[in-house]
Amino acid sequence: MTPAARLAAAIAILEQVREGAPAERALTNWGRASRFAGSGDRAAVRDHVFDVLRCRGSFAALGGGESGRALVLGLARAQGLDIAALFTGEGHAPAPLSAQEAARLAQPLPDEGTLADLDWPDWLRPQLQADLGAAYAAVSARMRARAPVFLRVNLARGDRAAAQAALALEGIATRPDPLAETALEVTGGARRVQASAAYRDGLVELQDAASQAAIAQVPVAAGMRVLDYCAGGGGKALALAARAPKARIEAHDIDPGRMRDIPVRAARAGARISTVAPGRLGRDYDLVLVDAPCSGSGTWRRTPEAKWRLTPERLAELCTLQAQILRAAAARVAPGGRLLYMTCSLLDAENAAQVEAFVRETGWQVAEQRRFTPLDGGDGFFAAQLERRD
Ligand SMILES: C[S@@+](CC[C@H](N)C(=O)[O-])C[C@H]1O[C@@H](n2cnc3c(N)ncnc32)[C@H](O)[C@@H]1O
Repeated sequence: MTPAARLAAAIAILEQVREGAPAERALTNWGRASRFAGSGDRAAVRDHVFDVLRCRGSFAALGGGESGRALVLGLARAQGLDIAALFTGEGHAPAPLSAQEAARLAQPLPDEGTLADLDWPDWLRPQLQADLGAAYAAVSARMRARAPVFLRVNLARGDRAAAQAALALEGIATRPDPLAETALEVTGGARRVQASAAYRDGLVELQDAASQAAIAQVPVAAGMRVLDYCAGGGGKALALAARAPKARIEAHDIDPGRMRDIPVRAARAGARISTVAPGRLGRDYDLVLVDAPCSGSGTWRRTPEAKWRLTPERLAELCTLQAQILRAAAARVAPGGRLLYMTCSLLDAENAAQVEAFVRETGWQVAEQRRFTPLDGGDGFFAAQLERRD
């Protein structure tokens, strides 16, 4: 496919998204109907679609509307592409510019700060400005770009240098990331990771660097009873198990179906994690981890549709749920034990404010608390360690 045909494909897919189709499904439908497209074409079209969704507000302003065509014109403008050479109408290229489009595109570009502001939902912008303070402008700019791909080296299987060497043999380039001693940033060949021997053999797992950094601070040790209360696919439980292979780790989730991959992932990593059905939880755990359901605002570079789907009502519901889960999980912590509260959110309402309310109510103490933003290199993330003192 020519570069122009890839843009035309992105326009058609974004039209489906505008009509309500999830982007992944629209991309799959297009892929099925486009057998001629090679893997490079598919990757490029996918990148166009996700670049647009990440910057939907600013690209709409640059391109003159919310249609697939206007958004892709916004993308082309933001990326400094030669629009006249691409929008020719020849072959599979998008149609040439109308006079109205040409006039709009001739207007001066707004400054970067104005554009970055537009890429937050209007209702959420004031909250983010207040919560991020001096970091707001830089975080907003960073959130418009693709997120790096990070791997966690499973220290139970090998060290970071061994993982880099094994990955390099399969054409996957990495560099150590300063956020955590287990973290590697993939700088080339990211699409090969899941087929690589290093991944299949449990030497590396996909995990954001901020999550790794947060888990690195957790005081977990052999023999401890640990509960991952919101285990989902087990990413955090696996990272804990790699740090303390002899800890007794139990994974729990209100939706047990979400834990279905944990046995396979644990076997790959050589980790021991048992899963517990809701209602079968024990008491007096030394550590209880709550990786709470949240807005996911710290990960919106990876899941940009979620940014535009979140509503004030849904955020309020999530905050209520987080407070309930914190209290239910706290009841499982042994005297002198710790509760770890984590979210992948940038919002204080889901983070520090939850912790403050909990501490005020229970008399527990905050042993450690850290917020990560994309300026630290990984996703937005929050982790607090709460100590039961009675
Ligand atoms: C952020 S995800 C967990 C991700 C996971 N820890 C990981 O690292 O891969 C939150 C999880 O909380 C679960 N959840 C939601 N409400 C819950 C509740 N009341 N009790 C326990 N788990 C709950 C969801 O099913 C979801 O799997």
